[in-house]
Amino acid sequence: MTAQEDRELDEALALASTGSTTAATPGTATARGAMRWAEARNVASRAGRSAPGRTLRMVLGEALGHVLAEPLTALTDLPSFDTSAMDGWAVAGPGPWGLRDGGGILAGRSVSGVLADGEAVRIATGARVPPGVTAVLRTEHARTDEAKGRLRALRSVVPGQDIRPRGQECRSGDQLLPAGALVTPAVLGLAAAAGYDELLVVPRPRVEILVLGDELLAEGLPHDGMVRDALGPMAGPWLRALGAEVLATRRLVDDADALFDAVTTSEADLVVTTGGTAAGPVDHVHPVLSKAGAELLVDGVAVRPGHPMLLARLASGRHLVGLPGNPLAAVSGLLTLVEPLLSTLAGRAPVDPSITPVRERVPGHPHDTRLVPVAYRADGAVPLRYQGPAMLRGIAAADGLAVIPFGGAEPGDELGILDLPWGRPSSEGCFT
Ligand SMILES: Nc1nc2c(c(=O)[nH]1)N[C@H]1C(S)=C(S)[C@@H](COP(=O)(O)OP(=O)(O)OC[C@H]3O[C@@H](n4cnc5c(N)ncnc54)[C@H](O)[C@@H]3O)O[C@H]1N2
Ligand code: MOO
Repeated sequence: MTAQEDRELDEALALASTGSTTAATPGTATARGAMRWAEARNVASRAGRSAPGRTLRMVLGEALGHVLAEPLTALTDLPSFDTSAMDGWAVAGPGPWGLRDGGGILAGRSVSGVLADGEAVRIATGARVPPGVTAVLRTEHARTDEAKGRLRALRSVVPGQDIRPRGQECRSGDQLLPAGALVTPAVLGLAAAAGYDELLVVPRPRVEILVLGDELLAEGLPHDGMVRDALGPMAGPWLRALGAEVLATRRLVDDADALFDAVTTSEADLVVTTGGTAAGPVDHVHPVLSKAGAELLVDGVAVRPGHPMLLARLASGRHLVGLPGNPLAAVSGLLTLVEPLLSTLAGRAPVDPSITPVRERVPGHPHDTRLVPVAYRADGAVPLRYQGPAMLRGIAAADGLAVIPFGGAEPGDELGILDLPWGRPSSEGCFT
């Protein structure tokens, strides 16, 4: 390991910069007693579950990406009539059969009359099977003698073959999906087939983002100790990918009164702040929460990076997540606190880490969980470089954050990976 990599690792482990729990400066999040990482995720899930729920009736086209607020119950039998599964002949009784006069039966046409024993009539896939029919004979398995008006089968005919009986998939009133299921394109199709025009859904939680820091520039190159705001452009899309409706991203100066007003007047279900979580001279998040009478549910998490992250319940019952200002620490907070909170606010189960072997050794923190950017390869996850708390270079190339237990991981160890919401094709984020 080069000296540079050594320093990078030190900072990623936050050993050199912030010390261990016992050595931390009084007044920092660590000194207040950081919560275990898994427990912090549980607290965030529970907070969302206990928040008052909203429901909305939406037309099918708008419901995509929302969550069902009630079970999807079939409004009809499916199929709703005995249906031909093939193009061919509807036959009654054993063959050979006499061809019935008149045209065949097409899909979407209602049929009249009963097919008498010994009769056959042309039928299309999807057409309603008339009463009296005992089987459908595929065109390619049949021979007709038009002159004699006769039809015979080229192979044996099993009663009921190629007929989809009414109610084969479900009967009216059957539960097709439970409340809490995500409305995917497939669910929209099923709902339409089962007779729905609208769905009762849990709307996306509304989020407002407050980006704090006098040192932040909205454009151009960093200069005179100022840095570009990296969290403003990232937080909104990230939250949307996690299923939120983002009402606004606002940049605030480091002013306690401005923050107090913004937090206490917000109409959002969740306020997300970035920066100002530590105990520096302009770190106003803790004092403002205290003045606003908020209850701190999580006040520091035993995770690197991101340990000053916090979760509070405001007097209004809404929630606030304080993300640390260091950009990778903010990502850690998004996946540790915001993801489970948003999932349960939206009526969904939080996303469990996927389990994947790691290809290389990953050093651990002595007593905190580490979250390390990794990329998936054919034979496992590879930890990426540039994983310091202030760096985004690793996470920008990553598929997820690996959860490294204290003590670290050896090659081949199975690790939990928090997939980035756009990382895997199966991710829910692509619908929101
Ligand atoms: N004495 C201590 N100091 C610090 C501790 C500690 O335990 N004791 N913890 C460190 C850790 S770890 C983190 S993380 C940060 C958290 O600080 P804040 O949440 O108060 O964030 P700021 O001080 O406002 O900013 C920290 C850092 O991040 C940069 N930043 C902030 N916002 C943005 C943004 N939108 N885009 C890009 N960069 C941003 C800011 O300029 C600072 O460099 O506290 C440590 N200190
Ligand atoms: O290292 Mo801090 O833990 O960046 O959040």
